[in-house]
Formats: sequence, structure tokens, C-alpha cells
Amino acid sequence: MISVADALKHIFSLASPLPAASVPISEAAGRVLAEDVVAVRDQPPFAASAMDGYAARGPDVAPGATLKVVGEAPAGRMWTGRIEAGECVRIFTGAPVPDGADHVVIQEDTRRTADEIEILASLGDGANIRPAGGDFRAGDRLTAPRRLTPGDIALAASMNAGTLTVARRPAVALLATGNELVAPGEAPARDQIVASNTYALKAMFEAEGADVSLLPIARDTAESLDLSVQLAKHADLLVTVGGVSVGDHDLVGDVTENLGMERAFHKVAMRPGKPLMAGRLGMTAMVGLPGNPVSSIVCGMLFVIPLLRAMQGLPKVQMTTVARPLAAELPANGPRAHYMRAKLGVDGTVRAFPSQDSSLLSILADATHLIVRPENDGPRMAGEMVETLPLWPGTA
Ligand SMILES: Nc1nc2c(c(=O)[nH]1)N[C@H]1C(S)=C(S)[C@@H](COP(=O)(O)OP(=O)(O)OC[C@H]3O[C@@H](n4cnc5c(N)ncnc54)[C@H](O)[C@@H]3O)O[C@H]1N2
Ligand code: MOO
Repeated sequence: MISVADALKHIFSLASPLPAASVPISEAAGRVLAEDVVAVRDQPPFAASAMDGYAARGPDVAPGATLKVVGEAPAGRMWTGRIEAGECVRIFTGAPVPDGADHVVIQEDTRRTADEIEILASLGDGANIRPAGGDFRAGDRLTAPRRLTPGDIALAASMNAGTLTVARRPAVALLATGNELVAPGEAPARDQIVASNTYALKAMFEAEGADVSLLPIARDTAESLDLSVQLAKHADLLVTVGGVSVGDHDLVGDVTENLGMERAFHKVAMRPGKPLMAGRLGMTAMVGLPGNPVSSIVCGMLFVIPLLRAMQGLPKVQMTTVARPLAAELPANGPRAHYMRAKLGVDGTVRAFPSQDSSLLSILADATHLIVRPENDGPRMAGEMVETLPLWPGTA
């Protein structure tokens, strides 16, 4: 059995970064940027008014002063004259500030008559002008690689990028295996259960930018598995669920090896997830997740998500953990790293659920975090800091 860190190294060696593609900016959120976006002009491109009011010259701006209104500058239509002493221009938020002006007096601080304004005693001390290039300059970059957040998209749009170069979405074929499984909504026989894992995994991988196709459930026969694996031939990644342990009906390893899989490893010193397997089948990377629902979801999170990120050009790093205090003591851990379902309390502590059986989805759904116990970690007291992984980012 290898360690979680070594298993992840092997998994990364299965990944080659996918080629880049160009997408309209309106479709780019959540994709991984493959090429820097470079600003072609300053933003704002001109000194712009930050308020609705009157643009004027600094020395003229004083309570009690009277200024002649000589023009109007709405956003999108600049006033091209030059403001002289004793003059002002009616201006609106976002409009270019006319030459000669270095102040915008907000309209609340003025009294307007037909073609004059009087500046009131309430005058504030702000110039209310956004300098040219105050946001970014021509040549500034939004650097790749990065997963594009809505904020990045707004910045790239502002840099005038109509299309962005992003990594192609990894094509993932997801395959549940087992005679006992039916799809949700179907009628299970008395000795059957409903497949659950692949639906969670599909959601997790899609949230990482993958294009996931759910293959029909394979039966525990070499023929059925063989056929299903063939269906995944054009995928970048095949993720199987179940059939990787040592039972007579656990055929995923044998079938994929007969089809030419170069195995990277089988079995990892972790709980849940011990029978994890990975390798390469031709051009397709393959990860064989254990069948128990929690095992597959934990392994999907620890290994497949970092792999999908690496395929999209992001750094090859493990999932980021956060240290949090324990709500209650934990006994010493054994020789396998343990990923314990836990709940974050309002006081910021994490409490492990008493049962950690890897079949219990009710506990997984109630959990917010996994507590990461390293191999042979000693007993831990309440209040001690432990590393945690958020289970469902974006929901807490
Ligand atoms: N003698 C041993 N038996 C087992 C070992 C072992 O080391 N020695 N390891 C155990 C561990 S740990 C795990 S995890 C499981 C994993 O085995 P498989 O990957 O071969 O998974 P299956 O046997 O096919 O299924 C296990 C369990 O999960 C249910 N399952 C499978 N797929 C799904 C699905 N898509 N949705 C919901 N539930 C699923 C399946 O019905 C079984 O109950 O092996 C242990 N055994
Ligand atoms: O470690 Mo297996 O992954 O529980 O149930």
C-alpha cells in the first residue's frame, strides 16, 4: 500500500495538460484561463467624473462662488471645449472631465439658476474624479492559469477581451459497476440497491469544469465491463466506481489490464478508500474508485479533482486543508490516513460523527468537512487544531 501523497503523485503523472480553445467571454466563467489577457488601453481611458454634478477649476471651487454653466457632458459624449476661470460644465457620472477642470462639485452642493450655479456651504473636499488608468493600465495582465471567477470575467471584459483562451474541458466517462445497482427512479429487485455515487461524482467533476458522460451501469461480468470500457475510449479520463476490491466479482482491475491498462498503483493507506486504483489505458487516464459511496466520493475529492485541475493547466497540488479546533477528543489513528466526516459548529470547532462507516450517505450529507488524520496520528484532545477539508465548497 502506498501513501496518499505518493498516490497523488502517480495520479498527476497520468495527466497531460489539455489543449486550449477559444470561447466567447460570456461562456468563460468557471473555465481555466490558458493565456494571459492583456489590456490594450487604460481604464478608465480618460479622467472620468465619479459623480453627477459640475466640473470646474480647483481655484473656483469654494462655498459662495458663482460659476457660469457653459456646457453639458453626459457619459458617452464628451464636452470638447476648455473650462476657463469662472466657468463650469454640467457633468454626469462616467463622463470624461473636460480640459481645464480638476474638480467635480456634486449637484447636492450647488444651487442652480438658469445658466449659473452657486456653490453651497455644504461643499465636501473630494475632487470626485477617477484618474485615467486608475483601475488598470494598457499592458496590465490577467495572468493564466486561473479558474475564471465572475470578478475575473468582469476584469477581462473591461480589458476588451471578446473571447478568452481557456483549457479544453476534460471529457470524463463515469462508470458505475455492479449487478446490484439500478439507476435512481428505476424499480430495484429485493436484492438490489440504487446507484448513488456516480451522481455525486458527476456534480463534483462538473463543478471543476469537466464534461462528464454517465455510462450505463456495467454488470459484474468481463463482457459487460469490457464493453463499457470501450465506450470510454475517447474520454480523457475514465472513472470507474466499484469492483476494485479483492472479491470474486471485483473485475475492474483484471478487465482493464486485459485491455492494456498500465497500472500506476492499487491500494492506498487511507480510510475510506483503501482499494483505490489508477493507471493509463492508451490515451485515457483511468481512476478506479472503491464502490462504497463515501469511499468513492472522498477519493473523487482527494484524487480526481486535483487531476482534473492539472489537466486544465492548474498547479499539481493537493486539496487545500484548513486548521480548525476539535470540538471533542479523538482516539489515536491507525496506520492509514483517516478522512473523517465532521460538522463545523457555530463556534468554529469541528466535531467528527461517531459512526464513520463508508456506506453512510446520511452522515455524509449532514457533514460539512472531513477531518484529516495522518497515518499513526496520536490521540487528540478537544481544542487541539486538526486539518480539515471543506466538503461542499460554496455551500457553507
Ligand atoms: N476481504 C476484503 N473485502 C473488502 C476489502 C478488503 O480489503 N478485503 N475492502 C473493503 C473496502 S475498504 C471497500 S471500500 C470495498 C470496495 O470494494 P469495491 O470497490 O470492489 O466495491 P464493490 O464491492 O463493488 O461495492 C462496495 C459497496 O458499495 C456499493 N456500491 C458500489 N457501487 C455503488 C454505487 N454506484 N452506488 C451506490 N453503492 C454502490 C456496493 O453495493 C457495495 O455495498 O470493499 C471492501 N471489501
Ligand atoms: O475504505 Mo473502504 O474505502 O471503506 O470502505
